[in-house]
Amino acid sequence: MDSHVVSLHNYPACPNPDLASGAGPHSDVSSITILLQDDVGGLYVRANECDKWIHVESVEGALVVNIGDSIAHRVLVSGSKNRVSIPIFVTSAPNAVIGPLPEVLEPGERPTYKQVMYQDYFNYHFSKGHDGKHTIDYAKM
Ligand SMILES: O=C(O)CCC(=O)C(=O)O
Ligand SMILES: [Fe+2]
Repeated sequence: MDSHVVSLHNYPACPNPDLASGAGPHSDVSSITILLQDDVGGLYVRANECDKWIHVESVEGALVVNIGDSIAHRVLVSGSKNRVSIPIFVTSAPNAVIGPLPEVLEPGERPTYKQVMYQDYFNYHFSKGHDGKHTIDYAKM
């Protein structure tokens, strides 16, 4: 059984935006994230571990969809405007066991990741702060 978590983010304008961080680099621990952002902008995504951050332009009426932990993202605050975003995180149930599907392994192949309880994975993510795409390391064999 899945769970859904709705967050309401308010990023106040900051007179020194270069000294502030809205949300540090991270990837989500949800199966899917569906995000509504206002027209202020400030959400950036980064492909793999490359250095280039790409601004996700706000498009009126459009939703941003993240699949699993596929993309690192961050939020920079504006020097003059408040920003509001509303992500909906579709997650596993807290007591669900997540891990690699045995069906996708070749005969004799060892999985890279172990089975973990979703609640433990979630708690690990929020215990360490935003550090890019490293939550998955928790499940490494
Ligand atoms: O505010 C945003 O646009 C993104 C928020 C976010 O990345 C998160 O809550 O995980
Ligand atoms: Fe996120």
